[in-house]
Amino acid sequence: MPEQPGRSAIEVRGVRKVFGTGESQVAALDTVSVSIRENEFFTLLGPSGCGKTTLLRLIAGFDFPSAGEILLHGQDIAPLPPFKRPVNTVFQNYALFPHMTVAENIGFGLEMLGKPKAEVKARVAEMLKLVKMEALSNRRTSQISGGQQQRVALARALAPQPKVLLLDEPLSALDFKLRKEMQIELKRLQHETGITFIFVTHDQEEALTMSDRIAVMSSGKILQVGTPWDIYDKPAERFVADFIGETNFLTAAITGMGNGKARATLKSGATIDATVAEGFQPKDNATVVVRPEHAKLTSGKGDLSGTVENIVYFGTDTHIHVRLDSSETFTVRQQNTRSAGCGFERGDKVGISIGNDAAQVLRD
Ligand SMILES: Nc1ncnc2c1ncn2[C@@H]1O[C@H](COP(=O)(O)OP(=O)(O)OP(=O)(O)O)[C@@H](O)[C@H]1O
Repeated sequence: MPEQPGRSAIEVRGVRKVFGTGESQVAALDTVSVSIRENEFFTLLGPSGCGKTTLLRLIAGFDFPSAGEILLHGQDIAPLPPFKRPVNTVFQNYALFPHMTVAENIGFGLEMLGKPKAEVKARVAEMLKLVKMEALSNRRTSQISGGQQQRVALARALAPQPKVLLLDEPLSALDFKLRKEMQIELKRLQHETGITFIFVTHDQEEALTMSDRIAVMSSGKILQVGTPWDIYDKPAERFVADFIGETNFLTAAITGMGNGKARATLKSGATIDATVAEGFQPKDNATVVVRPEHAKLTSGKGDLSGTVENIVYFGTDTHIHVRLDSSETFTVRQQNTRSAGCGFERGDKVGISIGNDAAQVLRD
């Protein structure tokens, strides 16, 4: 039975993790706080080395925080060793036993917990059905494909009915098509079991398509927590806007504020009204960001003007790179239609119109 959404499953409070001593000290986590809800698909997203795996390992109990605490359903889990925590992990390399069958792998954890044989059998059957692996239950895991191994690893981790499932880049070993399939499969499993999933990835597209909420991390800190829409459309700072999707950055001076918008004067002298991120303090210099799909090319005058430098066809859309008169670069993304090309050529003098609410001012 899925648990009520909204209540906190995992509460990370002021957690620091320092590795090494003296000069070689690394703060893998620099005072991180986050609340992850019950029945949530929550993703830790960030570049390599930002501290994602370290946070997972602390929640799993494989390592201890240097400071701060981690609560599970309101209780400090510090005294509990990993096997006593109602938390399970799916590792990147699956960590299956190759000499055991699919069913034996799935039942292994339950047997270690001393569950009665009949219960193990019933639960293994349920898990085989959940991950659609009934037909291969007697195959050794060394004799099944990567995608099938992934399903077995998931079934094994879900079998003891953990409250929280930790997934450390579980799809990274799969090819593109299988990866897409497993993304949908993981979403289905999370929905059907109602277990809180904490998923680690450095792939922004994967995070956007799968998550209820995302925490964007950089250098041991959480920079922003929000829904995929929040993170993409209302990035709190430059790093988030840059890491998630493609963005145009324009240097601007703030020459006025009002109605939650800032009047930004661009290098070209043009002014545009841009929304401001929460907590923005007006100062002389700022960066205006505009997503490429929120701008339009015109052959007449726009908010910006420049020359087409490059046109890149992507099948579903076309990216048109423009060198602005201010010498900055700007990309416009146009949806392709069946009947026509993008309508512009290299060297064309063009205008760029920026839609209402498309521009946002960020703190640097
Ligand atoms: N056992 C350790 N000893 C020393 N430094 C460590 C240890 N584990 C992690 N680190 C350092 O802590 C930082 C965070 O590492 P972590 O593995 O959490 O990053 P990550 O975001 O998961 O990266 P990746 O995506 O590459 O797995 C890195 O600078 C890493 O080198």
